[in-house]
Amino acid sequence: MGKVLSKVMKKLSADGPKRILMLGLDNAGKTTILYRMKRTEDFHTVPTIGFNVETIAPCRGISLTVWDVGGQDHLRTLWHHYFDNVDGLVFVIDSTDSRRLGIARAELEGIYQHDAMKNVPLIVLANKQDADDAIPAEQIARKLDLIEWPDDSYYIIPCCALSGDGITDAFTTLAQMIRQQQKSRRLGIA
Ligand SMILES: Nc1nc2c(ncn2[C@@H]2O[C@H](COP(=O)(O)OP(=O)(O)OP(=O)(O)O)[C@@H](O)[C@H]2O)c(=O)[nH]1
Ligand SMILES: [Mg+2]
Repeated sequence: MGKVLSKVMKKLSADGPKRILMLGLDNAGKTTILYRMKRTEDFHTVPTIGFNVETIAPCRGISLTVWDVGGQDHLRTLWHHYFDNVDGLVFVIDSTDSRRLGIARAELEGIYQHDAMKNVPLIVLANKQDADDAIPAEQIARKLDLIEWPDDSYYIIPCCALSGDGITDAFTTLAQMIRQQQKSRRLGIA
């Protein structure tokens, strides 16, 4: 496993940073995740108007340029401007926001209707798992209809942006998915 991972890392760093898009409804925790990954001390987020972009290294040898785009209702219509040349998508869910899971599902489905986003590897982050009323990740997967998606096209990962639990693993997993897809493409099997 260690050997495989180190090979993956070498190849990823050789190709330069991968372009990652991070989307999700407003208040899901996207910007908190971004700055937690940057290990920024004492940051306070405000609702994002436009985007934040940072290059992160979830572990040695992996470099990802992450675009965090504002998720408010009127800003979601602008998401498609970010869809070109995306290597991987992180879709963030506020696990305490049961009322808007249906809207999140529709937005996620809408993203994959765009040709440029078809087949882009997906990580769904079930964020805010520290909250008492957080919905477990498996239940979120069902509500998002992820059960209908091909098994190897996504992972859903529970996390807490405040503590950082689950986040590094999520970006590392996404990097591996991207590498695997690129390898399959080179071999002509994807
Ligand atoms: N309890 C808890 N609160 C969190 C967590 N992650 C983020 N938050 C809080 O959720 C609120 C919104 O976080 P943001 O990171 O600004 O959300 P966003 O997805 O970037 O929102 P937009 O920029 O409007 O799209 C903030 O008050 C965060 O402190 C978490 O894991 N647990
Ligand atoms: Mg934000």
